[in-house]
Amino acid sequence: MRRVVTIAGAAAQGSAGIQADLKTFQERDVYGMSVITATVANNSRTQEGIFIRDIEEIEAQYYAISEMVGMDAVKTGMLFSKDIILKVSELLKRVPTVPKIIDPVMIGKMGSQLLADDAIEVLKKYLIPQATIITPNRLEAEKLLARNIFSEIDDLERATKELYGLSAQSVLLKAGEVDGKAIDFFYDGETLEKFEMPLIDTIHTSGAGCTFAACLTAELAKGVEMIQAIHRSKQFVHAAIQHSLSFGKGVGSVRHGALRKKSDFKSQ
Ligand SMILES: Nc1ncnc2c1ncn2[C@@H]1O[C@H](COP(=O)(O)OP(=O)(O)O)[C@@H](O)[C@H]1O
Ligand SMILES: Cc1ncc(COP(=O)(O)O)c(C=O)c1O
Repeated sequence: MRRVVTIAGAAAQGSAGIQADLKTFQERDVYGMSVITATVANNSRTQEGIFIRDIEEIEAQYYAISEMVGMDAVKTGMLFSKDIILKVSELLKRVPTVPKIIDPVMIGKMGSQLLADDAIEVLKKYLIPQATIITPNRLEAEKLLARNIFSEIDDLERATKELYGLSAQSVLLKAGEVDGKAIDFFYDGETLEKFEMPLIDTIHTSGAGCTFAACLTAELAKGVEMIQAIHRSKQFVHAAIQHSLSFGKGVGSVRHGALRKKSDFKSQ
């Protein structure tokens, strides 16, 4: 069984972060492990509720995994501070051969700040150059490039190539809605490819980005080649959004197990 690690924040409500990643790993039949960098316990009334873990605690979790189990792929999500990014960069340098999926998480779906403003440059300098793939959404891409990106295919393709200039091996820009579709752009220095699916009309997409990147991590750990792994992840997250859950307050969660259970939903 392939072993995968997520280095990210725990999201108390269960939709995103560590919780989304572990649920997704289970669905993709890989062995999931976690290094928790922070706890996010926000709600619709306050943006407070973010607790950052000590560097020592983060390092200890990582060593418990690397020394006792090992890993076939690693994903990063919410890292929050400069210090955490520097530590994670140092730790990941020691595992040079496995796929590294860097999801440059910055803002939560309810508006909470998941990356400090002064941490972006450190992320670009130390972590992104180690990535097999980075998976920014539009807003994250704009912050990384320090420019606005227009909702036009030409500019989105240009931005994807500019992101590749940050020295990751490849880039997947999640462009969001373009011409009524949910489109992502991939570039690895040679191939520029577009992945599109119909746009689902819902606000309940909490955890979509984490779930997509976690599925990609699992597939790459299994040795699936990149383009195929992206296709599978796009299908996986599409089903998760199509059957998303609203428990009445705030932005609801994607249903991480939706692809497996799709046939059941049809008869409900
Ligand atoms: N409403 C939607 N309908 C269909 N696909 C979507 C929708 N929202 C997001 N996606 C897809 O889910 C994946 C994760 O996207 P996104 O929500 O933008 O990530 P993030 O959570 O990082 O903002 C992308 O492939 C995106 O195209
Ligand atoms: C710990 C953590 N990571 C990541 C995210 C981003 O989630 P999404 O996949 O919706 O972009 C959140 C959102 O609140 C979070 O709490």
